[in-house]
Amino acid sequence: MTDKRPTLTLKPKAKPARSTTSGGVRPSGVRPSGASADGGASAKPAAKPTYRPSAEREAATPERRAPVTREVPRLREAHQVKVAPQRDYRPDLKSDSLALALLGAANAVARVRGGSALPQALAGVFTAYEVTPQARGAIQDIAYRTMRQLGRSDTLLGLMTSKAPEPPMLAGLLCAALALLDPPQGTQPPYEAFTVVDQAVNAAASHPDFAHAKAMVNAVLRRFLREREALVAQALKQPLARWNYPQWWIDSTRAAYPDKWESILAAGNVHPPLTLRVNRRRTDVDTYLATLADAGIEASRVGPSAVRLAQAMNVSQIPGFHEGVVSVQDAGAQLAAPLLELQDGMRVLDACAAPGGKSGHILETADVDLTSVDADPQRLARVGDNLGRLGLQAKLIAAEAQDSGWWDGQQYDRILADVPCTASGIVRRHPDIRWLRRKSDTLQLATLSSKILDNLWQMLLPNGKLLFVTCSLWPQESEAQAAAFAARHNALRLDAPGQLLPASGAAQDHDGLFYALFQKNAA
Ligand SMILES: C[S@@+](CC[C@H](N)C(=O)[O-])C[C@H]1O[C@@H](n2cnc3c(N)ncnc32)[C@H](O)[C@@H]1O
Repeated sequence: MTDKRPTLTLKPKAKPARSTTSGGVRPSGVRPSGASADGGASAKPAAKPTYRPSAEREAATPERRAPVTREVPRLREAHQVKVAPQRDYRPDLKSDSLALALLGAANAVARVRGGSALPQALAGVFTAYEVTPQARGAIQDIAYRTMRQLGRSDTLLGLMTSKAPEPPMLAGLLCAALALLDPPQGTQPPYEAFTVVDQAVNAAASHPDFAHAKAMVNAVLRRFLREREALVAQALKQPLARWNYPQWWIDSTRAAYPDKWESILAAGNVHPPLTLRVNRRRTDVDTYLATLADAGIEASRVGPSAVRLAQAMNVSQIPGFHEGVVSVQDAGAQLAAPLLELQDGMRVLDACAAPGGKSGHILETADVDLTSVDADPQRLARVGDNLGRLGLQAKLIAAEAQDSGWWDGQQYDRILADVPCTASGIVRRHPDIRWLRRKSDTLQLATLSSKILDNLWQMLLPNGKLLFVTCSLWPQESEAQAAAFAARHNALRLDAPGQLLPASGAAQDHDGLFYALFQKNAA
């Protein structure tokens, strides 16, 4: 249940004139006055000899400045010339070392700060570093941990350094190391503290862009270990550090859910479970739970077809995954197909279908004639792959659902509109989303989805049903959108769950989703 996110840039906000950094996001207002707390080891590179071109030297000499009338070449001072970061530099580090994993995570975090979604950022790092599967796992784990604590780590760095570390990979390395040293309350640190510090210093030393800062890395991390209690207490005064979300996100959640905003924000920081959907064409939940028990895999039922594994594992190790017995799908997302009340022979449209989680469930539920549309051809190819694994088929069309050019003019019995949205309900699975989104995205995406809904309505048969789904928590994208749509089209609103808030309990464990079901009046 992921959506295709527009490329949104997490650019640092305009910085005060004294700052020359192009590095990571520096939480505003977190530095106590006079705090330059890097233990004497600042992020400042060692002073370099300065070369100034002669024309500029002349122009800079006060007594000669007035008579100079020719245009002074616009050359920079040597110290202003920034060497392009060597982001894809493969350091000479052992492939199974924590240093390489930290550096890979730092690289991914820097890419996210540059606007990439984390999965794409990680794919870029894996390609650049040519790492082993084991190292991939470690890099991914550290990068996800870092994303979940980026606000807190950034705030701590703000308290311990005199300016934002640069380049962005150096800031990413410090945040990755802090995420390992400072795990969420109630969880165990994954590595010994001295190993993390040692390996972070090795990682810094291995990279030409910030080898000069290895002493600073050492000083900052050691200072954190020495003064942890006071630093954390100070940092937690900032909402950014307390909640690990941008301020606008905290404000929006609070405005929409004045009584529940804290638990909602906290739920988004929880490590998500691995939940499976059992393919009812192949087996049933009880039989599959027995198969898992035989294989020594602990699991429980969290929905009519949903099985939650106690421990995450690689899909290749999940019994029956490759044979199409189960698929990975959040329990909340598994509500879509049953709500459609499918019957054999129906014509069904899945209008925003990729990567095909709900298309697969629709085809597992009944023998329907399914058309799966998605605007992104690459993501649409994944629908084909996923249906292929399940041994099921649909007509795949790469097109925009707000257009009609692709439509054959024959109306559908059922339409699923799982529209693109801010994905604010699935942040526990995609902890990068909160750092990539901008407040203005909500309105932009709500505008697009209203166009999609309006266009799809003409494609629905009289008495047919349209299921509107988002993975958003914002009313603007969900309930307000549904109410406005019903009013515009005089659509009958049927029973549906409405806004599901994220839950991670023993019996209920699902993402935050919104469901509204509409029926078209008979002609
Ligand atoms: C929430 S995801 C869909 C998840 C999918 N239903 C599933 O269960 O696997 C939204 C999808 O909408 C697609 N999309 C974005 N803009 C679109 C548009 N204008 N028309 C059709 N699809 C669009 C995205 O590529 C993305 O795959």
